[in-house]
Amino acid sequence: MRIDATDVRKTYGDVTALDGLSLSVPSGSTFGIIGTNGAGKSTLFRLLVGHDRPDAGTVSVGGADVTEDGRRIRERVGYLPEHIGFPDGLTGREVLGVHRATRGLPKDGRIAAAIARVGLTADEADRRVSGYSNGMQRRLGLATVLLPDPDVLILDEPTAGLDPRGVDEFHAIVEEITKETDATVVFCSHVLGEVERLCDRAAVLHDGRVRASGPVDELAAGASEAAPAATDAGATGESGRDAGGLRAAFREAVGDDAARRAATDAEEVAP
Ligand SMILES: Nc1ncnc2c1ncn2[C@@H]1O[C@H](COP(=O)(O)OP(=O)(O)OP(=O)(O)O)[C@@H](O)[C@H]1O
Repeated sequence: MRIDATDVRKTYGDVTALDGLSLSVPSGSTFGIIGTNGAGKSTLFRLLVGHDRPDAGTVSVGGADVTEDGRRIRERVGYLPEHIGFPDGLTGREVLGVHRATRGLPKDGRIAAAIARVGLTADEADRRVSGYSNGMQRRLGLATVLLPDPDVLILDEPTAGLDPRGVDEFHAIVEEITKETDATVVFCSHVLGEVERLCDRAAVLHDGRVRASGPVDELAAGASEAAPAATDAGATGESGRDAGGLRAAFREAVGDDAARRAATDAEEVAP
């Protein structure tokens, strides 16, 4: 399912979260949205699943307007918010059971399949979620959104707060999903390396607008050609490792200071 946002504007009181944002995500792509804190990523995701409405502009998923067809779209879209809570008294498997029942999904082995897909062991699935680590909670969250076999996965900073091993393991799960299904996957991140690893396309979001968008290779190559000095400084400067041309595209789009802050974020979670 493709996703289109056109001239989207969203304000909260005096704060303009999205300021004429336009974006197209082709069906079946793995699309990374990179942005600094407050760029508007979570706001955009809430609009994409109809949890909030734009003040102006349109958002469509699979050609259907989200503000008119929200309920039907949400049946086909798996949305993993940045912060997800589970009832403490339940086991992981029971949480999935509640989600299955609430969504009216059949008892056809999909819970066991989702548990296996996200790499939770049977023993872990039968433990109470109150004892889950952050990484296990993320896996369980992903399992809940996989239950209906969604056509679109929207993941809001899915690796934030995970340790390097947890990040790697989560990446491997997403890679497997993108290889084995036709799902369109959209996720946002501060970390350029994970967008380079997982995505075929990306957009740089800054101050509520898309500053650059396209295939990851082209974004990286275009910026390297246009700004060789930025590439040199950005690729190896703050992080001491070559993060590739996407960092140059990001610097070009958001400016040095914002890019430096994002590089620092990346340091915290990079292996
Ligand atoms: N419910 C809300 N009420 C008021 N302001 C909000 C609300 N939601 C978002 N904002 C503001 O809108 C702007 C965009 O926020 P948003 O959470 O979408 O950014 P983000 O890119 O997801 O940031 P982060 O990386 O920190 O999660 C920020 O200035 C934020 O403070």
